[in-house]
Amino acid sequence: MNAPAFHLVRPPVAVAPLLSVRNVSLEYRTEQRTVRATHDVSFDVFRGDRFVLLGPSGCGKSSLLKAVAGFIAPRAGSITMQEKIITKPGPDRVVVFQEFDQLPPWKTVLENVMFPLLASKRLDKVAARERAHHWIAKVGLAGFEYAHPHTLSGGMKQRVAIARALAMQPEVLLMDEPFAALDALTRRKMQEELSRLWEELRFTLVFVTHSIEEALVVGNRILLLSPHPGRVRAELNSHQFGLYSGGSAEFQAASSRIHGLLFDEDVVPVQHEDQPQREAV
Ligand SMILES: Nc1ncnc2c1ncn2[C@@H]1O[C@H](COP(=O)(O)OP(=O)(O)OP(=O)(O)O)[C@@H](O)[C@H]1O
Repeated sequence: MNAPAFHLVRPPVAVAPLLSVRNVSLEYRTEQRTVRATHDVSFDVFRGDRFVLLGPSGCGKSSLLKAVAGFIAPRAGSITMQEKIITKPGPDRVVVFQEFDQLPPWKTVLENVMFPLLASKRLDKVAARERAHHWIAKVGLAGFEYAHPHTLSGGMKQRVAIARALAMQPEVLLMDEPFAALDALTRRKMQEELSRLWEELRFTLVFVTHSIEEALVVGNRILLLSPHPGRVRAELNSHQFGLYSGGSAEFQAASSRIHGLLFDEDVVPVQHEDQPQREAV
């Protein structure tokens, strides 16, 4: 089989990134030891990107997402949104987690979606209710507004979490392995739903996964991270792949190339410059 096409692609020079991660090292400190989660990681996310952080378990993907969300501070480097340094969580960055228990169980679907709108004082009760109904319908849950989370399937709970996040109209939607706990069919369905929503709304997405296939299906750009502590292995353009590329020879070739880049010890980590070069897989 021929090697996959290899093109160098540069972002348009005039476009400023929405989110900029520069030389970020993340650490967890306890009394006994210090764990370095990522080392010197840099990347830019542009408006409308579906940017995927891909790497093996423990390489610091979730930690990077938490740092972008403002839950943890970098030990070194900086993270900026629209050129402002991120120092704490904010309504411009909303996270959807993998865990189904991210929804307070005592609240109905409607109350769950309304809650951050009210807590952040974005909307009054009437407007929040109206917006929540809109987003619940958008994710295909019309009719379940008054259901409680424990009566919903895993996929339905993730839809509620997505509706709750998108209702906030964040600048960036952050998703941490949101479909990893779902069965294969539901996972696929949710990838389709997410792609459908993105086609319609063109929001900016930062998506964490350790699945190469999911990265290719969901993302238009993929950052590959090395095993613990995570460093940038490569940055790839993957906009040519979508939901229905799965069985194609190009998809399989891209998938094995990424596998090689992730696990081949000989790969030299990418040196980031002000205007890094990116490859298409
Ligand atoms: N709260 C914490 N305290 C101490 N160490 C932590 C903490 N959270 C994560 N780590 C460590 O930081 C490293 C990166 O963890 P992180 O969860 O970010 O990786 P990941 O790539 O998201 O992994 P996975 O795919 O398994 O979720 C790991 O070595 C992990 O043990």
